Amino acid sequence: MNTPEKLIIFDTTLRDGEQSPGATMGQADKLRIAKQLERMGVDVIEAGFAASSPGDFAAIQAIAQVVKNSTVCSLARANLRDIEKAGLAIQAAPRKRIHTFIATSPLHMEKKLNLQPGQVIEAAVSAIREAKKYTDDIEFSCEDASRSEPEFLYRIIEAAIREGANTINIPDTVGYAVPSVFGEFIKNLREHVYNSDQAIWSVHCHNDLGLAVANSLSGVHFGGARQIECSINGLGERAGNCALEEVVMAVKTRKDFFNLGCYIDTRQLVPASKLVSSITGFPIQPNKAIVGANAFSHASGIHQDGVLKARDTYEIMTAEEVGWNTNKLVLGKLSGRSAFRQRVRELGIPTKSEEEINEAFARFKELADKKTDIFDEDIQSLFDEQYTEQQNIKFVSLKQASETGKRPYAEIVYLENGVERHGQAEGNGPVDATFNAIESCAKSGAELLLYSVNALTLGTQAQGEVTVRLSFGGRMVNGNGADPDILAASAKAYLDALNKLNVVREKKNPQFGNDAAAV
Ligand SMILES: CC(=O)SCCNC(=O)CCNC(=O)[C@H](O)C(C)(C)COP(=O)(O)OP(=O)(O)OC[C@H]1O[C@@H](n2cnc3c(N)ncnc32)[C@H](O)[C@@H]1OP(=O)(O)O
Ligand SMILES: CC(C)C(=O)C(=O)O
Repeated sequence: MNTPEKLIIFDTTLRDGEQSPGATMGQADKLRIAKQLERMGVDVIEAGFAASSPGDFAAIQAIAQVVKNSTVCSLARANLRDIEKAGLAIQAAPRKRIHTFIATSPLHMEKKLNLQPGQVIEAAVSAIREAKKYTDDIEFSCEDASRSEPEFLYRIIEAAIREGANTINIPDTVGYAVPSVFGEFIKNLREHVYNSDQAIWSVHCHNDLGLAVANSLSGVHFGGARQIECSINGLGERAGNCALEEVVMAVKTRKDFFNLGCYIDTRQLVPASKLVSSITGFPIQPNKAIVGANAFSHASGIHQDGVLKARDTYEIMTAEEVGWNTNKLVLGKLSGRSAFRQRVRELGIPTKSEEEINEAFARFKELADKKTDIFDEDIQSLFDEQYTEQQNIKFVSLKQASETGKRPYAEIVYLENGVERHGQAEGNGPVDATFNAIESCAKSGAELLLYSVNALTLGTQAQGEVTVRLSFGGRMVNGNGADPDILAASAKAYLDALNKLNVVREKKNPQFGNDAAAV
């Protein structure tokens, strides 16, 4: 394999990305994104369109002042005012580019610009001449190139290169191209433009048909383009642009095919995606390639089993290399025993036999049929339920007294292995008194970690459900209790948790501390 040629990554999140309806960004936001793009190693940052507003001019200026390693670029129409604004905005940047453009398709020239083809060439040439007063790095784009006549493109591109443009960008402005034709289109242009080797060729594809990434890669691989214009999360006008994270990972993962040098720090992709999403308020769809929450999650048993045996059975790249902490095995109705067993191990749930796992797995499948999200607590409680089957502590009754100015008092009766136990105590609140009453005879030594109440039904007659989390000897369990009387529900939940802990009969700690919070 020969030495890879460099692929230039030109990011337009801050310019075309901002053309997404609803994605307006302020100067501080743009600066944060620009710094992240620089950290990631993006070659060119298109920071905005200087002539579009004083705010965008100032944002480009601010970016030009801080970004040192990436080229800072401003877009400009092919007119002198836009070029001057762009030139002034990027002035402070150590590496600066002006990107000027004009439409070249018959439709745009006639209906939008109301210009003859010759006038369009003149406008392009004089814009480039003007731009050279500010920088030597000049990009020229033929807007709507994929719907332009090749013969006209040869003429205007030759003139642009002659005038000093050193990057020639071929946009598929309306996302009309199809990959094999687009690659051929670029190749044909490069073959017919006599001075084509004096410029780097670039592609800028829109995603109206969902083909932006495919078209860009075809332009590179078959057409010989060496710059891709793209944006984080594929943000851009209408359906967006080519997604930076996708092309970068395609070129990296399929280096065997593309054989191109791309020097992006890919571990910054997910942080960049999250940053842009949070600033614009555009959520990332879970199944989005590379940066979607599900991109490295496996939900089905056969895949999970494969990944546990060897990650590359179902992963063509790693979660870590694009900036996720790790891949994920998501437990649900399609999961198998391998993933279930693995999660049980990770949760540190002590299991005595394969049979115990199998029983819990059967319960898990039943639960997963009813519930979409299975949390770690659900897995934990599958095993708790197995303990509950051997329940030996049962609630009988609770008497409780509360009066303003007096400490609440509770009396509890419960059965322990069929033997009636009585306990009484005061507490800082009625719930505290109830728990103290239980502990006055249970003496479990367990620590109360959580107490929460939910109304299961509406209105003042609501059934209350209480959850209590206790820990003892490194184990943690949740106990649940339901009753229209919230204090009885609390007592039931506490006793349920003691059952699961299975520590009562051992009476490990006769010095019961007052753990229950005052409620
Ligand atoms: C394909 C792309 O994504 S191109 C980039 C698109 N981005 C933007 O348009 C965002 C920023 N734009 C703006 O803020 C405004 O449109 C401005 C400041 C540039 C211009 O605003 P206005 O002067 O009010 O013009 P308006 O937007 O209504 O129309 C665009 C004008 O530019 C002309 N024009 C369009 N493209 C070009 C070009 N590449 N070179 C020269 N003139 C152009 C149009 O023919 C039209 O001229 P007309 O008013 O004489 O008919
Ligand atoms: C200005 C050009 C590059 C553009 O955004 C497009 O044609 O889509």
